[in-house]
Amino acid sequence: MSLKILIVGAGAVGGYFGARLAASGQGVSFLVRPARAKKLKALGLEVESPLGNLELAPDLVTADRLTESYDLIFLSVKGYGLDAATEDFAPAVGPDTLILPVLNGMRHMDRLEALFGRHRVLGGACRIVVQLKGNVIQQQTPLQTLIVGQLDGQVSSRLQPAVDAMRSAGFETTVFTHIVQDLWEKWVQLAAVGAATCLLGGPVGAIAEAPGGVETAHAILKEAADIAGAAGFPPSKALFESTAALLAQRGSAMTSSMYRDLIDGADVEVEAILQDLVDRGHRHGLAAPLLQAAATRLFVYRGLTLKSTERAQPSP
Ligand SMILES: NC(=O)C1=CN([C@@H]2O[C@H](COP(=O)(O)OP(=O)(O)OC[C@H]3O[C@@H](n4cnc5c(N)ncnc54)[C@H](OP(=O)(O)O)[C@@H]3O)[C@@H](O)[C@H]2O)C=CC1
Ligand SMILES: CC(C)(CO)C(=O)C(=O)O
Repeated sequence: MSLKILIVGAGAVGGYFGARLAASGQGVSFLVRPARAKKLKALGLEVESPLGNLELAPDLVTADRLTESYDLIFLSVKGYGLDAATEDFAPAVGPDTLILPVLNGMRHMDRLEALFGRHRVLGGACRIVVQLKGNVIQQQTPLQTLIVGQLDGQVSSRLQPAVDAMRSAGFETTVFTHIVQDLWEKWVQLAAVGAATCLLGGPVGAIAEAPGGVETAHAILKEAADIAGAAGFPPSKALFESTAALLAQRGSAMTSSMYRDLIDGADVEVEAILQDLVDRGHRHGLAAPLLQAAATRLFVYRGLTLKSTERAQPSP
């Protein structure tokens, strides 16, 4: 049985997962804003991937035309786009709709629960390396994993069709009964990789090879792990050690989506991925100077980028 799925955020992540779900026979529509609708209508959606390329003419819907409810809303906007997106997709939420967010960080979870109710919101995260270039999604490695779980820790029959759909599209999908702990673990890992790459200015391998690089990356990881612990969700020893090993890997080309956005001159999710973590640390009396330095570096970048964009505008 095919599910009626609405992808909200047809960028790199949403475009990728949505395209594969559509190709596997699910009923996928993409909620898009007018400029992107125009581009996708004219050029179609393309995926370039080590797992096989795809080209499709996506089913597009704009917010003003959204009237029916969907079985599943796959939410993949950037953290800074969340508030506008929730307003736009609200008409698609019916009594039985499930919302699967895969944004990095945790800030979006409280907001989604407050707006749509705990029973409709799943915990979710993805591990994938994708970037959007025009109408083309470039996948850089074969990694395409999802973790998902109900916030009440149950695995009800409502969840199964969504999980089946993900698996039949080829995604390695794991269902957890302690999804909040898993989301925190992913956050700790991503914040460490994101802060190290953005603050120190290169991929993991270049940092590992520079004098002081591994020590600094490990100190960043420890700050993130200590904050998670103070919040009640300490990362497992296995997650901590595997992340520490990953950060010490010479030759590694690993980056984070936030670092790739920085290199592309795009906006960065600094509030959701770094500043929120630092702020939660402060609430528990923990200082995190390296995470704060990485966040501040990104705020400075954003200020300069916006200022130069403003300068580039023709005067009225
Ligand atoms: N890229 C990656 O490799 C990974 C990313 N992530 C996380 O996934 C999330 C999404 O990232 P990513 O896909 O890279 O981001 P992108 O910027 O590529 O895509 C976000 C998309 O959301 C769309 N959007 C924003 N607001 C709305 C709205 N109101 N209605 C409809 N569409 C909207 C934007 O469309 P528009 O064109 O109109 O601006 C844009 O295309 C982030 O939280 C990121 O941290 C997690 C793992 C890996
Ligand atoms: C875990 C990782 C680094 C890859 O999926 C990620 O979430 C990101 O790049 O944002």
